[in-house]
Amino acid sequence: MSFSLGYYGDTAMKKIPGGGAVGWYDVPEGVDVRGRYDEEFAKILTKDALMFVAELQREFRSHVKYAMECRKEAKMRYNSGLVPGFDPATRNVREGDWVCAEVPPAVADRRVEITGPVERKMIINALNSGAKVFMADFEDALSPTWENLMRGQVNLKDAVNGTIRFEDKARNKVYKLNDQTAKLFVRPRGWHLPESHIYIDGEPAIGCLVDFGLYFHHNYAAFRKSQGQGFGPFFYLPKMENSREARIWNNVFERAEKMAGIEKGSIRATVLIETLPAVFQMDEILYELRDHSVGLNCGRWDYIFSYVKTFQAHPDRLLPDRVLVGMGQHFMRSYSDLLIRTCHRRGVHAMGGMAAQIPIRDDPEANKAALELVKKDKLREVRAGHDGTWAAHPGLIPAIMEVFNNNMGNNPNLIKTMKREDAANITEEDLLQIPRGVRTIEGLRLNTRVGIQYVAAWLTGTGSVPLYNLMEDAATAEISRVQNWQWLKYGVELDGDGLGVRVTTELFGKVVEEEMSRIEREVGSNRFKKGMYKEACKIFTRQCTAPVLDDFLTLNAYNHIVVHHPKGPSRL
Ligand SMILES: CC(=O)SCCNC(=O)CCNC(=O)[C@H](O)C(C)(C)COP(=O)(O)OP(=O)(O)OC[C@H]1O[C@@H](n2cnc3c(N)ncnc32)[C@H](O)[C@@H]1OP(=O)(O)O
Ligand SMILES: O=CC(=O)O
Ligand SMILES: [Mg+2]
Repeated sequence: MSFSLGYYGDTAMKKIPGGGAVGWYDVPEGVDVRGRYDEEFAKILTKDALMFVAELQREFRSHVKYAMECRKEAKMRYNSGLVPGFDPATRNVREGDWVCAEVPPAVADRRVEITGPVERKMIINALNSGAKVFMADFEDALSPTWENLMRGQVNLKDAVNGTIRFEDKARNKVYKLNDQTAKLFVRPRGWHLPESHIYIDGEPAIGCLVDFGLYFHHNYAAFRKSQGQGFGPFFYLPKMENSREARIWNNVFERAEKMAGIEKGSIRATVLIETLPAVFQMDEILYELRDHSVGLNCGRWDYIFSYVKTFQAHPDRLLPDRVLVGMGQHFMRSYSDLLIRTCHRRGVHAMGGMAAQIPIRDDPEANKAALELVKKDKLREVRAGHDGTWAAHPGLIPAIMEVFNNNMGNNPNLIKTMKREDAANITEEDLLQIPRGVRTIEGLRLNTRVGIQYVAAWLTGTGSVPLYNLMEDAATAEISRVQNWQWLKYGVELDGDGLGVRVTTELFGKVVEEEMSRIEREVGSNRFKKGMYKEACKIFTRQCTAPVLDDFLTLNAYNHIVVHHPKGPSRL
């Protein structure tokens, strides 16, 4: 028998009669839990659950490593001047006449989906929000601290069991589930992120296998009974670049179904198309997951980030200011249209994406304008043929629901009615067309202000934040980072505001200094001192000026949020 040693944190320690300070996770051979011990976490990190995660890791680690090597190779190709495109080797898959498995009745209607981190109160609010689906997020909206991840698992287990409660003592308010709730989807992290609080055979666990494995192990039976009408659990899969990565997920699902003794095809997942290479692989991704698919989603923010990242070595493909890269740009519209056509041809949902606007409480005029922007975006989506879309905030749901209701009629979805055959003509050039617009010093300033504040929040355990009346999360912050990096790298001229200045290290240094002062003024010096703004500024500045672009902000900054017990912060 193996035990993994952890220490109780201060709060838990007080609860122990006699002041005992040490707790143990009962772990299987080869598994070492280095995160803090907590009695609640121990109910998630059971020996059986860890055994399942370890089995997944052992079976799939070499496939994941190979897939990550392939990403590096593709990056080298793009950096040498090539551009992504359709793969001639998989033409038969694109041209073939196959369809995915029937959509499960429980999730036929997904017209409005709310998303949010796996935080206790937000889970209850989201499930009660009136949306058809809630996507509980271990990814863009979550800072993957040990506490967030493990509490997230505890919260989801309580949610699936229907027992989740939250008491806001300050407001004397108790939160619990309504009779009617949204259907739960869970989004694990991407393939690239390690989970450094759990070691398996001497190396960090693969983050998404921890998220998936623990959630699946504890919830599949209850979920299928209470939520899935015999199907499920349901997932969203992020940030894939190639169908080989979807094949690994398909195999993970089959492995999980076998372990649970449930029918093949029970687990269903929607894949986010949110990297530029993946838009050329949509048929191939659906094909790999054809027994387990419930569609694709336009992850527009990561997609924009990926456009910059993919073309990091292409100075002829620079983006305009971030605020100008919307769904109206030709390459974005082409991506959404082709996604709809692909999904409907294969019999599954084509989900829209996230408008970044959120309700503005203290300014009715601005609030009205934000809501109009959301409605306009959703109207474009439903008219184009999207079967549903995302909402960042419960306050937006009635308006979004109305737009979809008014345009979908009585259909639960548009899969059979909006074939979008016209989109068959979309070409590689359409999908890669350079977005139009100007670059300005205000664009550089906003990227810097938003990037630093997002990293500061992320370092303190918050993965989605309201900034300047918009939702910001890891995907939107990535756009700010890579855009600054690219503008610096190529000494771009910012002439959109008539100033005609070049982006140099000196200019960027000055902008950082001035934006830090502005942040301090805006948040107040007390909060500024207590927060992690200075650390965030250092990290963000380093990332923007790095000679080689970091693949992911969150991967680069991850060691700052890893806390090993009892050994202290990890050096990774
Ligand atoms: C690019 C992508 O990947 S998009 C998907 C990932 N991103 C997300 O999921 C972001 C989700 N949204 C959010 O996190 C939040 O809405 C934020 C951070 C943008 C704004 O949060 P706040 O400023 O705290 O919102 P606000 O104060 O208006 O909240 C009002 C109430 O709504 C709740 N709420 C707000 N957003 C959500 C949500 N997405 N899900 C559930 N409840 C929510 C709050 O908990 C609060 O509840 P209460 O009144 O019971 O206390
Ligand atoms: O995950 C969604 C996105 O837009 O990124
Ligand atoms: Mg994303």
